[in-house]
Amino acid sequence: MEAFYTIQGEGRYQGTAAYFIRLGGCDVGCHWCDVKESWDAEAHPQQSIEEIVEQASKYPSRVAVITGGEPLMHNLDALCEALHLQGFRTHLETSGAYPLTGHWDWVCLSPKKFKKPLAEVCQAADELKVVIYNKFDFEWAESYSQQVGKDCTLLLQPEWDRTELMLPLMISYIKQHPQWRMSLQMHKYINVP
Ligand SMILES: C[S@@+](CC[C@H](N)C(=O)[O-])C[C@H]1O[C@@H](n2cnc3c(N)ncnc32)[C@H](O)[C@@H]1O
Ligand SMILES: Nc1nc2[nH]cc(C(=O)O)c2c(=O)[nH]1
Ligand code: SF4
Ligand SMILES: [Mg+2]
Repeated sequence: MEAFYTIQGEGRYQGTAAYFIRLGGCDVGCHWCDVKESWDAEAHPQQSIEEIVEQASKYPSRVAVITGGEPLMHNLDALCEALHLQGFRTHLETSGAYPLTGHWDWVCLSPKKFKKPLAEVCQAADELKVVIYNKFDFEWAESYSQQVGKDCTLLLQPEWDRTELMLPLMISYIKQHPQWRMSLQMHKYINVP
């Protein structure tokens, strides 16, 4: 759909310069999704892997973040291989709703109620990033913390439009349950893509 060089705004790599590759297509249907224009894969031009990697290589960071849409709707083996050949680390942003393809240096799993993640993606997650939309989402987040590996970083991220409402609950929850960390969408505060 698009690719851009920016600062990773979320998760453990927040603040790190990275090349983002946003793949079109998603059928998960989160009503609060902040990139609904990504859902229809057909609405975006196709690009070859060679073109994508050539563009990415023009920038100094060797972190590539593959996002979407739901990137796992595509087979990502060849893209990851091409990025690795050029010295990139490959980072994935996924809902986990489709089988894992590609070789990953970092997997961010953000599970969704609308289409549940597969066990294999839960097992592969390096970070679990749960979007908090309402007060019931804390218990739901806990249920996924049981399904990821023991070294997985646990993150709570407020749904952007509900930040003001959810932040006080999140602060108090994290103080009580310090295994969780806060993830804020930094890029939206500092106005970068
Ligand atoms: C747009 S999604 C694309 C990748 C994949 N489909 C997924 O959901 O993980 C990238 C990240 O943004 C998060 N996200 C999307 N809309 C959001 C919103 N309104 N507020 C907070 N986080 C949001 C998702 O949960 C996910 O972690
Ligand atoms: N700067 C920036 N950081 C991000 N981290 C995850 C994003 C995503 O949409 O997957 C994202 C994004 O869209 N922009
Ligand atoms: S899974 Fe990701 S891209 Fe798809 S609707 Fe949900 S937040 Fe948006
Ligand atoms: Mg985003």
